Amino acid sequence: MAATSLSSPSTTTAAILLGGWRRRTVAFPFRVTCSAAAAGGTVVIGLAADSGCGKSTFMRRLTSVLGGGTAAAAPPRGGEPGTLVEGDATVICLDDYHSLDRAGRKAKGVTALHPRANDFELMYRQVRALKDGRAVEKPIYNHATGLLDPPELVAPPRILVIEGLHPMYDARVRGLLDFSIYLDISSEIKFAWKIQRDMAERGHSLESIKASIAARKPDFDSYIDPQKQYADAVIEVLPTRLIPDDDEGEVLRVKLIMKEGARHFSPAYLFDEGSTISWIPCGRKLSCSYPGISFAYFPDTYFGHEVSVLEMDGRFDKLDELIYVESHLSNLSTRYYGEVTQQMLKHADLPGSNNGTGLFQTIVGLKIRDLCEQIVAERAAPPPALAAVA
Ligand SMILES: Nc1ncnc2c1ncn2[C@@H]1O[C@H](COP(=O)(O)OP(=O)(O)OP(=O)(O)O)[C@@H](O)[C@H]1O
Ligand SMILES: O=C(CO)[C@H](O)[C@H](O)COP(=O)(O)O
Repeated sequence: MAATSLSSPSTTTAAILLGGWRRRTVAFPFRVTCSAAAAGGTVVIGLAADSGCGKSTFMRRLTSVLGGGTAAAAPPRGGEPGTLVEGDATVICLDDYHSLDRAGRKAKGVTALHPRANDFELMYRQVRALKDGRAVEKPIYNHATGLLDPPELVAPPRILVIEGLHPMYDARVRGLLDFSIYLDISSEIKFAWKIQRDMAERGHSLESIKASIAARKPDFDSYIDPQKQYADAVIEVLPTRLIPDDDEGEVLRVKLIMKEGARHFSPAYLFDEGSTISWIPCGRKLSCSYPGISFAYFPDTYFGHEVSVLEMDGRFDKLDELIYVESHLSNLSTRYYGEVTQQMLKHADLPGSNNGTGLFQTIVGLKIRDLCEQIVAERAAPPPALAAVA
């Protein structure tokens, strides 16, 4: 199996490797002024979710916020294996650390979600190496063949995003994360999204999708879902409360659960920090058709941690009117007035752009950009003694 390489990065390029449209090269001009070598290490972000829960969609919003141009928003071409390199951030899909290929899992009777099907030792060693500024020979799991392809060289980037099933499962890997996010999609919504994608894009039958979801459920409950307790931010997607007994799943209630006290991260808020707010913004400045829109903001506890929660139920009719909502939100880590609305308009074609999933993914992306800048500035600052001499 591939070992970490001791070679230094000879390039300022990086990899973008995005779930459903994995492994296509995208230009990623990155404006945050940090360099892995100069600033003393890579910032590592973990994004966890089950398959089909919107990781790729989130990554497209995140890379756009971090500085990815139009290429990051381009439609998928997908298919070809191999981490692709260009830009200043690297996104590694943790499927590449499957230690059992498709046939191996079948023979042993385990799903890809089971720890036995994944090499956490290698994952830890390689993320550690990248964080320390050393290139690695990362394995590649090929979803087209179900086999492990020959490894590829990955250079340490300025920001490393590890996305997939288990970024927070192994305590050692978890300890390397500077920030972590969990996408918590309720089972009925996940089912609807998976059916829509796997039938339309992957040619699976309804029965086979149902069987696959049922087969994965025990391992999902044991090994994937518990990771949310470690996340600094959780985006929870639930059925709406605005339509009684809704079974269409078109209107969503979305919660952004933000941990208090996480380093370099301070939660966004609505109107008044720390208060409890319920807000129906529909009226003169925001058009709302049935069933309307409601927002909430409140303190809560989540797995014993103090958190702040922003909640949105409903969907926007006119995306440009989102500026009205944005102007009532604070601590968004935007660089200019209206940046959230601008990002949402830029990616209006992405799923969830008219509801809380897109809005909260965009806000988390902005918070990550801010966090990276803070960490880089901190690491680049001279030690106090040297600063005093200077
Ligand atoms: N916010 C959303 N609203 C509606 N549908 C969504 C949303 N996010 C994702 N989807 C749908 O869910 C499906 C899976 O999304 P995506 O490819 O982003 O997930 P993923 O976690 O990367 O999946 P995988 O790991 O299997 O590649 C897509 O068909 C997408 O259209
Ligand atoms: O949960 C998954 C993460 O994307 C996949 O099912 C896992 O990676 C196995 O992939 P495949 O079904 O293509 O062999």
